Amino acid sequence: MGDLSKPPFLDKTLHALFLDFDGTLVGFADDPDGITLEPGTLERLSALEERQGGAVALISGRALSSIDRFLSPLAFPAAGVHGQEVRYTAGGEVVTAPPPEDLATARERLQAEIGPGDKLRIEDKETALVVHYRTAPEEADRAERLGEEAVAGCSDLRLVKGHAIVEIRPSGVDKGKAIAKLMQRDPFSGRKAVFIGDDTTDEDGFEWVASAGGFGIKVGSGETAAKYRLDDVAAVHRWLDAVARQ
Ligand SMILES: O=P(O)(O)OC[C@H]1O[C@H](O[C@H]2O[C@H](CO)[C@@H](O)[C@H](O)[C@H]2O)[C@H](O)[C@@H](O)[C@@H]1O
Repeated sequence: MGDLSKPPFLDKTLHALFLDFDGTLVGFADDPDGITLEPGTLERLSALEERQGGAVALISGRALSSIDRFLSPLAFPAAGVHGQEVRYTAGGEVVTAPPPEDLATARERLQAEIGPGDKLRIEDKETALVVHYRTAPEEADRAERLGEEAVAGCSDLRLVKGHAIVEIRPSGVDKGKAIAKLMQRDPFSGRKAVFIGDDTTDEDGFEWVASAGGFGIKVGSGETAAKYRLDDVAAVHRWLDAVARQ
């Protein structure tokens, strides 16, 4: 993992910080509701928000209602479900794009194959669907096959592989576009975007921030469009802590 260096500190007035959630700010758990925050997470995020003049946002594949449950009472500007949901201001209204019609078809197809007692589990985010296999890695190929069958003939849906999941989401959304939307608004506009993420779905974000003069920070190993790397969630928190205290 020594190929990319540790990121530099952020400038208070130059940079806007965008944070992925699972695998970046929190470690993985068998169940999306079962994650635990690192000690001091809320205080650290609050300090960063203040330091960066409010230019801190969450960019996640999760629904924002799920993130808010963990970070309450904080409610950052954020994009959820890869950009299908956007909250432009802290504590403000969440704007949700309607799901494509084909999502209902994909849902029916998955539900016909994955019933109660199945080792695979469906997470229904209303505007996207996830098949989880973290507790049954031997079912990974089946999860992928069922995902492919669910989106067959549905041109407005895209199948994406993540950490022990396959996800079905609208074709038009990705984390790069989500960051671009937030960057059009205060307090983000005019700053350079810095995005931290760990997963394949974060690569769109890394590419966008680089194209706009900012930089990406990849968490963990693997090929990436990010310029810098941090080893794991603990390293992310150490770095955020150092930035907040600087
Ligand atoms: O974009 P992110 O914030 O990284 O969200 C990506 C997906 O995160 C969640 O799944 C992941 O975390 C779960 C809890 O640790 C874990 O069980 C699963 O294996 C991981 O892939 C979430 O459930 C998904 O909806 C998000 O798309």
